[in-house]
Amino acid sequence: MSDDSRPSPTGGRPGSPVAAVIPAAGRGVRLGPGIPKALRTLGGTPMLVHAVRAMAASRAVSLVVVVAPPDGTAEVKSILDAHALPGGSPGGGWGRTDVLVVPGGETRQESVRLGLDALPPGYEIVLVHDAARPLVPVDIVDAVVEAVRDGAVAVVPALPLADTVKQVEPAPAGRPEPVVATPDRSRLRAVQTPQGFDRATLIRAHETITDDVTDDASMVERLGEQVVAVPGHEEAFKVTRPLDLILAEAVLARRRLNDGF
Ligand SMILES: Nc1ccn([C@@H]2O[C@H](COP(=O)(O)OP(=O)(O)OP(=O)(O)O)[C@@H](O)[C@H]2O)c(=O)n1
Ligand SMILES: C[C@](O)(CO)[C@H](O)COP(=O)(O)O
Repeated sequence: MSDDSRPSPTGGRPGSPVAAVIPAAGRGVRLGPGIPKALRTLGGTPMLVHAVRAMAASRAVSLVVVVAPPDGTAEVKSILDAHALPGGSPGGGWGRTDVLVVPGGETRQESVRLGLDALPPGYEIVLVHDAARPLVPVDIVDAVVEAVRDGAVAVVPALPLADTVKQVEPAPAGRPEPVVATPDRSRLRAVQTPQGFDRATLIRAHETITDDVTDDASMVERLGEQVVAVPGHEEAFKVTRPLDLILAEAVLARRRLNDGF
């Protein structure tokens, strides 16, 4: 073990190798009919490729495990090969980052678990990042890694809410829903990915929590472990509905204009 990877006296994980699991096996029902969401293009490039590039852009991330639609592993491999840098060039493929592809499951939770199962030993820190958040800036990836390296067992990037939030009672379809509470918005956050974890804690969470949850950090919360939030970024939004795709195209076009290509 090098000095850099030894646990710090404060319980941190400085220098630990980082792997990212990218669940990309969803259909994208809310986006509308078509090919699986992760394979839809943004600026002519599949969303998944943007997401892999976003993880590989971080100097910390040395392995990406892509969790593909169960019947689409071969297609995903060939898409990734087609977008990798030429193998012979310096930093070919994905630069310093290796990429593995495994088949996913019925739910996001199952897909993430299948990605975790494929992780080789030696990666103490694991990021879980939605393929559906293709435009996350690398600074957010690095901030999440840094917080885990500093000792947090689970880290989420999060943003304050712009809207007032109401809690409602369910009502029959087509009937107005009774409002029962207005939570204090200043203490609420909208949570993004990549979420970062101590690997052992994340695996324990996936082994322990079997009912449906919408993110990995909430599974860790259910273990009674402390999850912490760091600032997220507006451009890390999830492409969920058709309007999100229009917004993502606009953000990408602005980036390309600013970068001069
Ligand atoms: N069985 C599933 C379901 C979702 N995901 C992934 O989890 C991420 C977040 O999920 P979401 O945005 O809800 O994607 P979909 O499930 O594809 O969307 P929808 O609910 O609209 O079908 C996506 O990258 C998606 O590909 C996955 O890997 N396996
Ligand atoms: C993980 C997540 O992106 C954090 O905001 C979100 O919970 C995924 O939810 P979805 O309903 O699967 O899109």
